Amino acid sequence: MRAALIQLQSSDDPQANLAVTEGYVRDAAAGGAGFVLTPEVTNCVSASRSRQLAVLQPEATDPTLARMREVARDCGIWLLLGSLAVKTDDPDGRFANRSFLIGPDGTVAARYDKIHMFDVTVSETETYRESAGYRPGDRAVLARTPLGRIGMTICYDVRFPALYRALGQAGAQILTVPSAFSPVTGAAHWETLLRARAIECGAYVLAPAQCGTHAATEGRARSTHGHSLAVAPWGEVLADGGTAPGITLVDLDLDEVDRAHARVPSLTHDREFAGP
Ligand SMILES: O=C(O)CNC(=O)[C@H](CS)NC(=O)CCC(=O)C(=O)O
Repeated sequence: MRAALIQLQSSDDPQANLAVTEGYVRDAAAGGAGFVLTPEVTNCVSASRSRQLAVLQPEATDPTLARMREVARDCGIWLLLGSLAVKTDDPDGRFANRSFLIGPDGTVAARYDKIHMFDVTVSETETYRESAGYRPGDRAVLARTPLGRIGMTICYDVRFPALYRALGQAGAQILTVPSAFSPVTGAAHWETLLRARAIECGAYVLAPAQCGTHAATEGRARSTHGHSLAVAPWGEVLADGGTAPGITLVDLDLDEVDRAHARVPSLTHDREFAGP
């Protein structure tokens, strides 16, 4: 199976982002990819709540989702929209950071709301409070598809190994980690965390990323780490998308998952222990 990681430099203009994304997804399908993945917040990177309120939609009327369902059907591909920011019925008016897995028939096969919120002070000048803008999810999702069993996660989730253990023990063969990682934590932690999740689960990790400095109509312009990564079940980095937008193709062989599990069956070796 050939997968494609789409690396984007999304702005806070969903229409412009949609046009760029559609072009890359069609090119990836033409390049032989049967599974195409886009990063976190494909539709809108914005640090401004008023901007998000003005341009975002609920899932039912989101134009990126509607169009990408058509594109998946046109191209006959599986498509992970890494995430879309969508409006919800949350009483505080918070959005969902929601990942969509779309099948080649254009239907949504699975959806996952990011569980762990990036509420972090990276430095004196760089703080994030994701939970102020987004309502966290509370349910892990393993999508059972003809491609394989896909554990759906998003970005900051990568720091919470219990989620991946649950997905790995439920049989995940591919873990998706669409991201918009910060440049500072990306340089320090990104590759190591992704490789650790792949090794401990004996599963492929596919992590399409946002990159560069994201044009902002309102609020501060954010920058992200890039380096979309594909990691094999044994832990090797198979492909790195660098720092510019583009497509990274990678070939997967799910028998590698069985081989990794046979060599190190640690997913079956958990033991009960008393707390520290
Ligand atoms: O804000 C949005 O619109 C969408 N959400 C994101 O981009 C989130 C929260 S700011 N980014 C991360 O989780 C980065 C995690 C990270 O960088 C780390 O774990 O070090």
